[in-house]
Amino acid sequence: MSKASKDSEAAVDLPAMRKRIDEVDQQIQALINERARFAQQVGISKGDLAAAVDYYRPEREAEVLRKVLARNEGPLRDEEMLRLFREIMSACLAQQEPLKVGFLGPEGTFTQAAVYKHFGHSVRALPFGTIDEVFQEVESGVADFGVVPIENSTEGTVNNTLDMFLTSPLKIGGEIELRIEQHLLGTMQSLEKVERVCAHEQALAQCRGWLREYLPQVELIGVSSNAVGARRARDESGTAAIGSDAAAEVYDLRIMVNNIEDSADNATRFLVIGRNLLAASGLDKTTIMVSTSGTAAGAGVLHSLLQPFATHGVNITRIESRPSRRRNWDYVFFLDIDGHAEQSPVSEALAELRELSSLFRVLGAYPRAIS
Ligand SMILES: O=C(O)C(=O)C[C@]1(C(=O)O)C=C[C@@H](O)C=C1
Repeated sequence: MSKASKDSEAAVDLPAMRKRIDEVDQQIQALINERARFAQQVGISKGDLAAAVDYYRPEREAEVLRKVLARNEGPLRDEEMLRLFREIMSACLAQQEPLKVGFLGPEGTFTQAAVYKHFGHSVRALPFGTIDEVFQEVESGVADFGVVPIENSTEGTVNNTLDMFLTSPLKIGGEIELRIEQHLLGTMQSLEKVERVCAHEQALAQCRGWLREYLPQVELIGVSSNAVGARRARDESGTAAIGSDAAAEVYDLRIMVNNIEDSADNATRFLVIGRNLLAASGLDKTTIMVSTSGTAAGAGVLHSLLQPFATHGVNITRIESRPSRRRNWDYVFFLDIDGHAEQSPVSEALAELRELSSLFRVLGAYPRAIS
């Protein structure tokens, strides 16, 4: 032991300090159970409902977490404090029955990490093979909610997810932002032993610069998810993968090189999809899908669509266009706007927009991501 740490240990009375910790733990535990009893009372007041999903109130959870953030004075970081409170609420809700949350699997994907970040660990996370399957299983009721990627800060939109809304009746019930840390994973002892790297195309793209510099000769193979790549790295000699700490653990791989992503603030945004529209939480975002084909087609289409937002002072934070799949060169626009669809001034802007459009759907109004 270094002299400095010996000195600081001598400066605190260790047994006394641990006794204080024990006392605080006892109070925390009693308070958590008191909270759980209150949550149970709230649950009972909601009536004799069918399933956990009927007790879940994401707008209230967002409000609770914003209060946690506002009063946090440290030393624990905001992120840690949020995580603890999310877990407490997750456990309180699971007293009824755990929520079932479908995600783009298999085990160990970033999407699974996003599920736990948003819902806590007291849920049943159900892995599905494709984004389409996640939508189907939420629609059929096998899962209460689904979590799918929507955009990456370096690679842009996940078109597959956006396109699902063209036909799916599901609603957006939340967004999750996750910092993406990509590591090179494998069983080999050195980089020279790597013959190929298997990972999802997005992960390969996010690490393009690093791969070009350190593994210029190796074959890069795009697979359906990083977890599939990790499984191959576990089972094949000469194959390495790209993935998270969780994937390294699940597939029993060594982290050969940490943080090989080209951009240090690489993040992915995920959407929570469910069957119902949510009530306002006080700090919300609305996503709509709109098209004017057949009404105001041609020059000025986009301008006419945006006019109602300008008139009512509503802030648009994102616009994406996708082929409508009805006819060639016909587009559907996806807009994210600040505020809740059912509250003024958003409701007025949307009423005007609805008049101008041939296709109009509120895909969801949900609490803004709380990091
Ligand atoms: O406030 C409620 O409606 C509750 O059911 C309580 C509680 C909580 O633990 O704070 C639990 C689950 C809900 O998703 C939201 C909040």
